[in-house]
Amino acid sequence: MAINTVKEDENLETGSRKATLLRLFRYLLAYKKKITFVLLIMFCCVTITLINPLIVEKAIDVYIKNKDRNGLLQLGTFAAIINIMLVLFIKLRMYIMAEVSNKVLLTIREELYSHIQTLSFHFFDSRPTGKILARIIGDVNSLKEVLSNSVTTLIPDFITISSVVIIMFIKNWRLALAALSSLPLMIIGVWVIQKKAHTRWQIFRKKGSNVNAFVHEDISGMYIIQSFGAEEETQENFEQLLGEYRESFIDAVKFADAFGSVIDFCWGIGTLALYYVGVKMIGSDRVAVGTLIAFGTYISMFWHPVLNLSNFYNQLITNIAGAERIFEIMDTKADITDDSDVMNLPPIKGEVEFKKVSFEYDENSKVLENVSFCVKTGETIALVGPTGAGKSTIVNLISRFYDIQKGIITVDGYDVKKISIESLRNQMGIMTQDNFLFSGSVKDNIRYGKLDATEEEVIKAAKAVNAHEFIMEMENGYDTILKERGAGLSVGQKQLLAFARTMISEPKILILDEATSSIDTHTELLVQEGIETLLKGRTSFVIAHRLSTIQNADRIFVIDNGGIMEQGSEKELLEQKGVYYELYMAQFANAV
Ligand SMILES: Nc1ncnc2c1ncn2[C@@H]1O[C@H](COP(=O)(O)OP(=O)(O)OP(=O)(O)O)[C@@H](O)[C@H]1O
Repeated sequence: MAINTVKEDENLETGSRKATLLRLFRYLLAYKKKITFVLLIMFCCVTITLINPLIVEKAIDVYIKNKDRNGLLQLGTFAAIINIMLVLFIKLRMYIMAEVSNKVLLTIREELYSHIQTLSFHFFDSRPTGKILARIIGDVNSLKEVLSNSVTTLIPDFITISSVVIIMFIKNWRLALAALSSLPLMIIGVWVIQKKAHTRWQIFRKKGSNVNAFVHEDISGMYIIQSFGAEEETQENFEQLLGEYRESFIDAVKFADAFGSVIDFCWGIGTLALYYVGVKMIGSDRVAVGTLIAFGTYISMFWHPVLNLSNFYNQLITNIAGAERIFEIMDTKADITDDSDVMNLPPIKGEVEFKKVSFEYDENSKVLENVSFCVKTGETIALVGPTGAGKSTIVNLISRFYDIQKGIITVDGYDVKKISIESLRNQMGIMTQDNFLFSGSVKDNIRYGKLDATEEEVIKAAKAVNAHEFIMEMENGYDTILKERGAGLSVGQKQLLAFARTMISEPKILILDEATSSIDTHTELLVQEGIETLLKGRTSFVIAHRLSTIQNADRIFVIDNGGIMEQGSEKELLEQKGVYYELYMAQFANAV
């Protein structure tokens, strides 16, 4: 059962924000040397910025007062040199940090992607693909600025602020107190705003994810939308989701803008207080004009980084939601995993046994109850039964796509839970009705079944299942590039290519969910022959829709009511006049 659909907001389980941030910034540790270098550069930048007001103070209170032209010229040259260095340092810092943050994003994306590959069907059943995509692409991208600014803003701005405060207090503590008098007001304001902003940014990300999932699902199902003329309705749904997305943004951004306003307000009050106290003190001769001007610069130098920090904090609040969503997936445990003591399944013959197997996808909705059967090497089993009876479930359990709650499933006597998943699936060939093909050449699609297959092996497999003939008729034969999902090929052609892909992997156990769509008689014949070739010499489970497949099977399992209702050859089952007989009469009697 899906935990959420494209229109529902995801239910996000997150840890503490501090832990999320620490975890995110830990990725930067891999670039310690570069970051130390950037910090050194930043330290030089901060020093130069702090020296600038002292230069102005000295120029006014010493050289201009004493009319010392030479001294003023020397001081001016010195100021020009260090400020050119400042510009170069800033460029270098930006370049290095852009490189570091991009590498970190790459690492996070790789980790996320490889973790997603380990997750079981349960995970994919529970959420739309578009929402997973949103996390791999959008959420990861949203961390870029945070990562780079954490080094270039956070640390240097803290250093600047503390240095400015120390210098101000050393120079004149009364002016310093006046300049910083609005600080408590700012702290309270920022704290209140961030509390409200974080939840709103979380909602914004969820709404974005909904839009992503909707578009993804819509484009995948465009054929159905257009054939049912449902464009208008989908458009309306899309606009509704976009509306929610826009509103959540406006809601969140209101608070984001409030950060800047609070800082500006407090900055203004601080400046007013400074000049009020400063001008009074000039009268009493306790403050030189140059010192008050220098304080005017210091107060900007104090509030500028505070503004930067608040912007950074705002960015953090905005994007931490992205980090939370990424880490939530990374922390999702793969429920179908190898135990620590599993062994590799040796080359098998292909015997499959279910011993009192019970299974449910969700609690209290049993799909299989106490199912037992033994299939001998090389046997072909046709699984038939009403829709939703559990045919696909049985074959999915053999490949261990889900774990059973009770009983044992063995392959050649090995419990599937006690052998490595990879060694089990490597010896199985699975063909779904979908016959999923990837964008790429025909050759590469067939090679997917055996990555190191030679050209000859590819052609041999294609010939064996009757795919060679139509491949050679294509524009570039085996090098013809297929579109996504094999768009442009007929259903039968897709099937034949999928057969070739399975053939080349030479599985000992074959699972085939026969396609139901009807195809032209010539291709149908090719497909039937293809299936026969595939089945030869392997243990096969076919979710059978073709009468010919059912008739050629060694045994037929009739699945219903959580178990195998009948089993035997077609002749035996027809003679029994039970469930299969009824099914046969309903589905095939007219076709014979
Ligand atoms: N991923 C899933 N999560 C929850 N329930 C599921 C899932 N897949 C199947 N089911 C349920 O399990 C039952 C058996 O489904 P299954 O797909 O095995 O039936 P089937 O016999 O293969 O049907 P069909 O012939 O229509 O493909 C159904 O009631 C179905 O709704």
